[in-house]
Amino acid sequence: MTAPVLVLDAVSHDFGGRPALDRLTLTVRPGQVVALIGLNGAGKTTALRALAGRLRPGRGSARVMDHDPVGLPRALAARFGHVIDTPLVYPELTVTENLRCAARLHGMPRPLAVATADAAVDGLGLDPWRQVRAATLSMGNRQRLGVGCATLHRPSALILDEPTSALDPQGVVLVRALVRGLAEDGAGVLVSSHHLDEVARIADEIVVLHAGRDVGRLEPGGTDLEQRFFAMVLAADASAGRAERAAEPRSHA
Ligand SMILES: Nc1ncnc2c1ncn2[C@@H]1O[C@H](COP(=O)(O)OP(=O)(O)OP(=O)(O)O)[C@@H](O)[C@H]1O
Repeated sequence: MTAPVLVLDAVSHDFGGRPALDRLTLTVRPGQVVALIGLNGAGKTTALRALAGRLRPGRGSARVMDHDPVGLPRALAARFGHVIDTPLVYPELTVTENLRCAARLHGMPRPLAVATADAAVDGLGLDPWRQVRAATLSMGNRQRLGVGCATLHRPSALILDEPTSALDPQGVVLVRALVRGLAEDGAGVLVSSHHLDEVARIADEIVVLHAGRDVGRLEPGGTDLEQRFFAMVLAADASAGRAERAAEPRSHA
């Protein structure tokens, strides 16, 4: 079996004493799309930030292509892509300039960067805005641009935090095809989402995160994904409630 490109190993993290992640373990192998789903505040972004090297987890470890994501060597950084929270685009640069800049930052020589940026403009349906400054783009087009900047170098490992949250149906289809195409070329992709229908179409494996914990895996196929998701979340709450009551000191009447 090929080595995973993204690994979280028993990662726990607290913010001011409140647990955001609790012993989360997951792996993403080349060619695999893994989706992280959960309610608001479940810990999805925190998990992705740990993998992108933006947060040093309190316990456990994050690995990208078998390296610590904090201070990833340059050669590996050129094979890694991520969009977390807001897209990392330069507001004063145009769409084309942003894409060229991303291509150069990922190590492409100038002529290749120009051709790759042009192809990304077309591939993401951004042609009408190619000379528009990123600062004035609509939210959905800024999201398309952010996904373009993170993927135009065909990364081997990719992390996308809710990449379709602001997209119209055409954008959703484009991003879905882009992600599946990268995985077919061998990339390992970790994507977070609230949209069960969307993850069912894109993911090979769905990890359900609740209150910072992995509470189970969902098979992407089938029609009752929503029902299975809520059943898992409710079962996790019930089990946490039982554990809490068992830990309470018994009162003496
Ligand atoms: N920088 C921070 N400081 C304090 N608390 C934080 C910080 N970042 C996240 N949290 C808390 O950690 C928990 C997990 O947040 P996180 O953003 O990872 O959830 P999420 O699953 O991505 O949520 P959403 O679906 O709403 O984006 C939440 O309770 C959140 O309030």
